[in-house]
Amino acid sequence: MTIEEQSTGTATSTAVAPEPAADWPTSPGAVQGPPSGNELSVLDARNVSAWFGSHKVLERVSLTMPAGQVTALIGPSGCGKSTFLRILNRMHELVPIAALAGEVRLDGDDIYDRRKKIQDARKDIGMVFQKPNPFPAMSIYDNVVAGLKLTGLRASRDEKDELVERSLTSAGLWKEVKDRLSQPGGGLSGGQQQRLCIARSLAVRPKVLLMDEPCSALDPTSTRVIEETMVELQKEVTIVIVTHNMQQAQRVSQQCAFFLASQGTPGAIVEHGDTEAMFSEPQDERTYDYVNGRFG
Ligand SMILES: Nc1ncnc2c1ncn2[C@@H]1O[C@H](COP(=O)(O)OP(=O)(O)OP(=O)(O)O)[C@@H](O)[C@H]1O
Repeated sequence: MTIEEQSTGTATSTAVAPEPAADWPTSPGAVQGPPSGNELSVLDARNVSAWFGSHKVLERVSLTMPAGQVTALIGPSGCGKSTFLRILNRMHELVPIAALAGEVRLDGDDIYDRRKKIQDARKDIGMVFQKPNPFPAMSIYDNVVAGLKLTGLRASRDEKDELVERSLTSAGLWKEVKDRLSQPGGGLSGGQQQRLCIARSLAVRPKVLLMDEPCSALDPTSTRVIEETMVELQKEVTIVIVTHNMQQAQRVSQQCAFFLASQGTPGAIVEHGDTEAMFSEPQDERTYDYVNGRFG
C-alpha cells in the first residue's frame, strides 16, 4: 500500500523521549526461540516524505538497506535522519502531528499495510536508542525477557534461560553478567546498559535492528565494545545506524547514506552507496565536504 500523506497520529505519547517499552512488541504469540538462525532481511524505503504539522522534514527519500549489512545514516543535525529511522519501524506515527508518504517494505512486505498490526512492524524491526533505557530496578535477566512478558509470549523457564544467554551473548554482554543475572540492570555501566538494551531487542528476534546514535552517551571504550558487537550482530540481523561519528560510520558500516537539509528545505539523500567509496571517492562535493568535516 502506498501511504498517501496520511495523518498517522494515534498515540498520545511523544516520539522525542520514548519510553523503555517503545522498542518492544505488544502482540500476543508464542515464543519462537532464541535470536539465531534468522533469514537475513532487506529493508527498502521508497519515496518517503515526512511532516510534522505543516513542516516538511523529509523529501522523497529512497534507500535500500541490504540484508546482513550495516547501513549508516549520516548528515548534519536536523536533516531528518532520526525521523527517517523512526519511519522504518512505525514510530514516527507516535507523534500526533506527524504525517508521511511513501513506502517501507521489509522483504517486499509493506510494513504500513493497513491490514498489518503496528506491533508486528515493531517486533520485526527493533530499535535501540541514544540513551540506554533498561528498567533500572528490574534484574538483568528480567530486562532481557521483559519484551516477552509485555507481549504475553509464553516460555518455559528453560526456554527463557536459553533466550537470555543467547541474547546476552549476541549483545556481547554474557560473560560480564552471567554470574549476576539477578542483579538490577541499573547497576551496570552505561555501555553495559546499552548492550543490555540490545539484548532486550534481540530477545524478540527482530529482522532489523535500528540504532539511533547508540554510542553518543558512552565513553570511547564502551563505544568500541558496542561497535565490535555490531560487527558480530550483522551476521544475524540487518542493522541501520544513525551516527554523527564519521570514524564510526567507516568502522561499522558497509553502506552509507548522506542526508542533507539545505537552507530550510526538507532533508533528502544527497548520496548513498558503498561506505568505503563514499568516504574515499564521494561523487558529490557536499558529501566530500561533510565526510571531511568541512561543515555540519
Ligand atoms: N516531535 C517533533 N515535532 C516537531 N518537529 C520535530 C519533531 N522531531 C523532529 N522534528 C523536526 O524534524 C526535523 C528533523 O529532525 P531529526 O531529529 O529527524 O533530524 P536529525 O538529522 O536526526 O537530527 P540530529 O542529528 O540532531 O538528531 C528537525 O527540523 C526537527 O526540528
